[in-house]
Amino acid sequence: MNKKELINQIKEKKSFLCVGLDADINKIPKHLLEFEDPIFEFNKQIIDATKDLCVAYKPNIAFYEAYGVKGWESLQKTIDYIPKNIFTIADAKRGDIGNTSKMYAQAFFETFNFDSITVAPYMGEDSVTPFLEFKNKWVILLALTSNKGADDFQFFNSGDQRLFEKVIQKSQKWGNDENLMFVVGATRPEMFSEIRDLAPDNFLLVPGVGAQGGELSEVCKYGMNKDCGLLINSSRGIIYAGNDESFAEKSRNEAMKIQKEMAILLEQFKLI
Ligand SMILES: O=c1ccn([C@@H]2O[C@H](COP(=O)(O)O)[C@@H](O)[C@H]2O)c(=O)[nH]1
Repeated sequence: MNKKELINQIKEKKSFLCVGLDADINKIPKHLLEFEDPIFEFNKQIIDATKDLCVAYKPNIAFYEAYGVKGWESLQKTIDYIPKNIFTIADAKRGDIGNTSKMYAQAFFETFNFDSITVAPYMGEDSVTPFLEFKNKWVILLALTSNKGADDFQFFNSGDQRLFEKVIQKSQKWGNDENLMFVVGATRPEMFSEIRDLAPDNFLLVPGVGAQGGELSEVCKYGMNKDCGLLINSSRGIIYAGNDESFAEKSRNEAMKIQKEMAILLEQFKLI
C-alpha cells in the first residue's frame, strides 16, 4: 500500500486506528478452544468486528512464533483474511547483516505479503536498507519506544544528539516518507513536538495507548501532521475487552470509542 492510499483510507474511515492482533491462547475466550485453530478464529472474529473502524492491523509476531508451525499457520491465515485495503504491520522488530535482512524482508513482504515490518536500527544502514528495496512496502524503524527500558539507551547522548534523534535523522538518508515510518511510544507525549521537527512528513506508528496508559489526544496535539501522519495502535485494550461469547462485540465497542475520538480530532485539525 502506498502513502496516498493510506491517507485516503484514514479520511474515508475517519480513523487512524491500528488494532494489535496479539492473540494469546491463555487469554482468548475459552469457548474458542473447541475450534481447530483457536487463534485464527479469535482474530477472524476481531477482524470482522473492527474492519470498518481501523486502517491497520498489527500482529505481533512473537504471539505466533511462540506456537511453532501452528502459530505460523495461524499468522498466514490471519494475514490472508485481512481485507486487502487495510494496512498490515508485521511487528517483528527484525534487522541483521545485509543478506540476512534480505531474507527477513522476503519472509514478511513476499511469503506473508505484509505491507510493512518493524525493524530495529541497532545494526545500522546495511541491516535496514534491504527492507527498503521492496516497492510499496514500508520499514517502521524503532525510534523512541513506549517501554521504561527506552531510557537505557535511546536517550544516550554522545555529543549533540540523543540516540533516538540520530536514528530518525540518519535513517532519512536511506529511505523517505513513502517507505519509512518510525515507532514512537504514546507513553512519552511530550516528545512528539521534537520528533515532528526531525520527521515532519513521516508516518509514526504509536503503540502505548490503552493498556500502557498513553492518551490519544496528548499524542495528537504535537504528533499530527498535514496528512494525519499517525497510526495509533491498541492491542490488549481492544482485543481483550471481553472474555465471553460476546467478546468481538465488546472489542468493537472499544474500537468505536477510539474511532469516534479520532474523528473529532481529525475535524479539529481540519484534516477531514
Ligand atoms: O515501543 C513499542 C513498540 C512495540 N510495542 C508493541 O505494541 C503492542 C502494544 O500492545 P498493548 O497491548 O496495546 O500495550 C505490543 O505488540 C507491543 O509489543 C510497544 O508496546 N511499544
